[in-house]
Amino acid sequence: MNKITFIGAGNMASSLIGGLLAQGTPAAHICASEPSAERRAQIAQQFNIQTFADNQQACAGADIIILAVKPQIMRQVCESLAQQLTAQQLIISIAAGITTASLAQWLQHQSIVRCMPNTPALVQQGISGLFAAEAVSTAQKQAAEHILNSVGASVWLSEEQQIDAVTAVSGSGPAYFFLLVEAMVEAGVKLGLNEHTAKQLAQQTALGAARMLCESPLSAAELRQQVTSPQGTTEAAIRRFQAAGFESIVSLALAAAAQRSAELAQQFTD
Ligand SMILES: NC(=O)C1=CN([C@@H]2O[C@H](COP(=O)(O)OP(=O)(O)OC[C@H]3O[C@@H](n4cnc5c(N)ncnc54)[C@H](OP(=O)(O)O)[C@@H]3O)[C@@H](O)[C@H]2O)C=CC1
Ligand SMILES: O=C(O)[C@@H]1CCC=N1
Repeated sequence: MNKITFIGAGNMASSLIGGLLAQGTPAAHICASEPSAERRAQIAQQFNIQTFADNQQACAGADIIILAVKPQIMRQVCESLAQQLTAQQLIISIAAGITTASLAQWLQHQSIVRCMPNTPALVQQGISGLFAAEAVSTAQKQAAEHILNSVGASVWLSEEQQIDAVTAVSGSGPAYFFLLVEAMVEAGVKLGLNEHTAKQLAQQTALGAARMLCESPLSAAELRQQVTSPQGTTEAAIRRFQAAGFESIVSLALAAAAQRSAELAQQFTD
């Protein structure tokens, strides 16, 4: 079984580690490197995995190294690892906007999979877009896919640029749903519910709607129609959403996310 090292043990790495452990990967096969002593203690306690303050030490003996630091410090982290990587090690980067070409240059290494996961990995409901650099072997692709599939599902992309769209839809996507729930709770309170009740109603509605979307043969539009009685309450709400430009707001928001992903690539490319 592959030994997996996480470089950076923040929000997204924690979601992946939690998901991998829950799916049966032994804790002894996972370790993480993280500069903050407090965060290391928290991760060690939460997941019972070995932690390191030193990235190079953490990578020794790893089959797969998952780069889970912020895009802004990726270059520095990669350059400090470049000397010690061995040809067989697979690098998986989850950073938004950092291209495989930049990673290859900084790491002086060719076996790189770029991936865009999302935080529902923590509850095995993640979805990831994956793109493999040319040098990645079939076995390495399978290993990357196995890791991401163990915390949800994954799709391979034929063009690296498509990662910008994946980031806009699913990488950032959980935040859009959380924002909607926040707004629904707030609106429910304004309409006279207490916060606890409004939360319970909004959360369970999100869960129910998500399960119907995934389990029903009907499309999202058809499921929406089923809720929308002619001249009823849903129609009144949806008319308001659409009069305020709902579809156009969503489209503009996702375009902003995709553009930011592309900008990050520009910003961090020589
Ligand atoms: N959050 C998300 O939903 C998603 C995030 N991503 C990508 O994942 C990456 C991480 O994001 P996220 O988890 O949200 O960010 P976090 O800030 O939560 O995690 C990054 C972690 O890296 C640590 N770190 C800082 N410097 C180093 C270093 N030199 N060596 C090792 N670790 C270091 C940070 O420690 P400290 O805080 O002490 O600086 C922090 O714990 C980003 O590149 C992001 O684009 C991808 C998909 C989804
Ligand atoms: O907001 C971000 O930049 C990261 C990438 C996708 C989700 N979180």
